[in-house]
Parts: sequence; structure tokens; C-alpha cells
Amino acid sequence: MNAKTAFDLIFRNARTRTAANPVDIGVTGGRIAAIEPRLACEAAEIDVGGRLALPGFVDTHIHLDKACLLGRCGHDHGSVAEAIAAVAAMKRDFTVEDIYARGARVIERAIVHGTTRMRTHVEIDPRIGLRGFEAVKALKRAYTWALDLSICVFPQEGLTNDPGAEELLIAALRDGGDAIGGCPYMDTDPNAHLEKIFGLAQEFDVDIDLHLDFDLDPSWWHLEEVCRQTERRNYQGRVAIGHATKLSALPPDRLKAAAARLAGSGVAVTVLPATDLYLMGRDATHNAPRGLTVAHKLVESGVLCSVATNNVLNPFTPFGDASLLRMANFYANVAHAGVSEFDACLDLVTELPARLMNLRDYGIAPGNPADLIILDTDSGANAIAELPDMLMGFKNGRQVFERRKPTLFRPQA
Ligand SMILES: Nc1ccnc(=O)[nH]1
Repeated sequence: MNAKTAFDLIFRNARTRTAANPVDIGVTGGRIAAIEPRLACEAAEIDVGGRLALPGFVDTHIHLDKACLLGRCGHDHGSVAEAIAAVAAMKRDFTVEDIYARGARVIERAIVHGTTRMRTHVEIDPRIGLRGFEAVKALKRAYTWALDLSICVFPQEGLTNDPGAEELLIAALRDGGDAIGGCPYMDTDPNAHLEKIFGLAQEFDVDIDLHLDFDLDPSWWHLEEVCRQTERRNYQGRVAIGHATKLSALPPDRLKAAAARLAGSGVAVTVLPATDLYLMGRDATHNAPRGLTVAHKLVESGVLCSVATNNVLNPFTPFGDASLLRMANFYANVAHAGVSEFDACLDLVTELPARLMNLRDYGIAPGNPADLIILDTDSGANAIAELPDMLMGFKNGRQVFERRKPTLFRPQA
């Protein structure tokens, strides 16, 4: 028994992924202060009843600025280029208020689905200017009570081919951009695009999170150039690539070599199942390929990976509820994950994305912010298998949502 009585709040009887038996989690000043089987203290208590506590989900790749566009365009496109063109046509009319309202809708769904940290990719170019950036900065401020939002600014429609884009990117990096992205396949000069993005990243000392490839032809790619730049600039551990669908088209020996290259240069991979599955394999009349890179296998080869949301209710992905648990379950299903791999699938939306974002204070451990969500299940593997209800969530020790269990109304006997 612990004699301390200095906690503001104690979670009683919580199952964590690391402790063999349920523990109590004591919170002081918004931070986790102790994790022990039975904390003796008079503080306010929440009885978790042996349910699973997680440190919240981490979404490394979500486009808030172009979310919730269903109904504004016909959804008759099928390729990534058509989706980019459809949004390019619409975004001239986006206002800060409009972007804020659509982003807030997605953020609030993410919060009630247990996300506590998020990196959002914001388009910066002469068509949208800094309106998306301003709206997302306002969202970041408005939702600090529930979620840490990191802003990754990027030129979706190319950089060297888009006069004015670079100046706007620099303005955003001067004014609160937390990371920089890129999309070399949209540029007429992909290598020059990467050179500029890496140069800006170094100049502003920010991490890099790129959109890399969106097809299933592994006979050419920009992956090697990304690894080369990462090593040349000593940026190991600070670079991620999103989608990387070409990796799904590699036979095992080539995949192994690519994994070794990525692991060796410290380049992480984010798989976006909803979009990758929706946009890939469109040319096939039957036996369509999935186009989904198998992240948990790359992890076994030493590559840091995450699974994330990407797009919600827009031409890239006309689906979405911003639930990372649902995404991890979806990923596990499509990626043929075995039951013994379900825990590794949960890692892809928790510990590993936290590492990808270089978050140093994530996890249920003393000293870290008391960011906790309670799931109506008893283990990480069962969270993936069952898609349990998320019953409550806390940010810095303060409750941010509650979900009541459904009530069955049985007929009277
Ligand atoms: N280049 C992109 C690929 C997929 N989704 C996006 O939003 N952007």
C-alpha cells in the first residue's frame, strides 16, 4: 500500500497492455503520478472495472482541410489524380470558416473515438493560400483541451511547377507549421521537389512527412531518393512517407530489400487503408489488387510504421468516422493479420505513431500527461478483434467524453 494522498484523481482497477493484473493509476496536476495495484488515497475515483486503458490513439496522417466534401462534387472519379483535381477545383472557394467547420466536425468525431494526438496535413499553394493553415491553427488552439494537433504543411499540387507555393510554405513554417510534407509525384521535377522540401525542413528544423507514390508499379520510385536525402542530411528518425503503395506490389525478396533500406535510413511508413484500398486496383476488371502495404510485416523488419486515417468523406475516400480503432481493425482484416498479430496492429495506431511523431511524453507511465481512454474490453488483441465501445476519454487528467453502454429493452417476462 502506498501512503501518499496527493492525487487529484485515481483510476481504479484498470487493465493496461503491460501489467499482468489490473492497476490503479494516480493522477496529479494532469500527469500520471503512480501506477500500482492498490493506491491508498482519498482522491476522486473512477472505477474502470478491469477494462482496458490505453493512452489514446495517435493519428499521424489526416487531411482536416479537405474533409467532409461529399455533396459538393460528383463522385465519379477513381484515380488519385482525379481526386486531387476535384479538390483543386473546389478549394478556391474554401473560406477559413468553412474549413474550420468541416475540420471541427472530424476532430470531434476523432475525440469521441479516443484520439488524443494528431498530425494533420494542410495544403499550401497559391489557390488556397494560407486559408487552410489559418483555419487549422484555430482548430489547434480551440481543441487543446482534448487533443494535441500538429500541423504538417505541404504542397499537394507540386512545388517547382507551382510558382508562389514555396513562398507560402515558408510563410507557414515561420508562423507555426510543425512539420513539412511533400508530394513528389505531383511535381514535374520530383527530385528537385524533394531537395527543396528537405532543405526547408533543415532550415526550420522540422520533421518531414511525405506523400509518396500512389500506384502499383515498382519499376520506378522516389523512395530511394527519400532515403538518400535522409542520410545525406542526417535526418534519420525524422522522415515518414505516407501510402507507399508500391511496396504492396513487391515480391518478398524485393520487399525485404526495401524494408532494409527504409530501416537503415530511419524512414518511417504510414499506411492509409481507407484511401489506399479505395483508389488502388481500379484498372482491374476482376481479382483487383489491394494496394495496401503490409505495415506490421515491415515493422518486423525494423521499419517504423503507422496506420492512419488520411481522408474523410471526400473524393479520395467517401467514407470515414475518424476512428483509429476501426481503421486498425480494418487494416488487420485486409492485411490477413493472425490473432497473434492483433497486438502489433494496435501498436500501429498507438505506440508506433507516437514514435513516428517523435512524441516523447506518450504512454501510460509516470510523468506523462494523463491522456487515457477506457475501452469496454480486457486486452489489446480483443480491442482489435471486437471493436469495443470507447467508454470515456481523458486529456491531461480531465474527462473529455463519455459514451454510455447501450441498454437492451427486453420484453417483460
Ligand atoms: N496525394 C494524396 C494522396 C492521397 N490523399 C491525399 O489527400 N493526397
